[in-house]
Amino acid sequence: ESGNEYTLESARTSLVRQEDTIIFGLIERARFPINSPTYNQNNISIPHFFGSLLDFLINDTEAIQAKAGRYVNPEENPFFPENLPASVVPHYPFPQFLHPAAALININKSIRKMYLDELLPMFVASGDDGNYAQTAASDLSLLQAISRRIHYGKFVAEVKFRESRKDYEPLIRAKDREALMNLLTSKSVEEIVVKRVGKKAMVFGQEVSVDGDVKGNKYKVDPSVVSNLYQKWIIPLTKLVEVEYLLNRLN
Ligand SMILES: C=C(O[C@@H]1C=C(C(=O)O)C=C[C@H]1O)C(=O)O
Repeated sequence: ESGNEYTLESARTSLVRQEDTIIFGLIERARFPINSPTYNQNNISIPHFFGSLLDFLINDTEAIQAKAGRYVNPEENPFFPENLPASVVPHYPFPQFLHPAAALININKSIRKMYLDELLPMFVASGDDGNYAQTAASDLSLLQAISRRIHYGKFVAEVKFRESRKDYEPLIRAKDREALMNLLTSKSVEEIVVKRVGKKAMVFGQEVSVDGDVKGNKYKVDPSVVSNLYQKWIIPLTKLVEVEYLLNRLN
């Protein structure tokens, strides 16, 4: 996927492609109602595990994926990094593009909380159809897609830093978060992203029929929810990762 080098253009191309994964993930999760028992933190019926069915699935899936080498790729960040087993397979020598401090940045706790408290209620119907395991599985792949996108801010920040070192260095030394945020922000790019994801949600989420005419304007996920998700959460959290990364860039 990643090739040998990252540029601002290649990073942006990756973010555009990751939009597709996130929007399809939203469409998949929207097949199920909220299914709230999936998230019950006081679930005491899982043997040897204390926590929700979702956390159980995340924990054990991440363990097997870690053994298979998933987290050797610096683009991936686990939700439960504590006690993750090491990879047991030979792995590809990913280029050391990021500063080593990148490994310390993981905001998946906030992402998980945002997802459960803010995002799910925005696009999922109420109700309970009993498909808790399927619901948790679609939550996990969507969470992984959102997390990958947000933590990709590390790569974006590194590219920007290398392009204008002399602008970033004094702000990093001064620990000036606000100035760093302003310097890395491109309002025009953000506006295009927000518009494009709304449009993709219309294209990907429409009913398609063989006679060519697309039926009605009912979408599998509300396009304005997708735009909102990006505007309110995904872009700001990506920029937060960028700032955190830059603050540690000279350590
Ligand atoms: C990711 C970038 O950095 C910032 C964050 C953006 C985003 O999360 O989509 C878009 C523009 C910038 O404000 C970028 O410049 O592409």
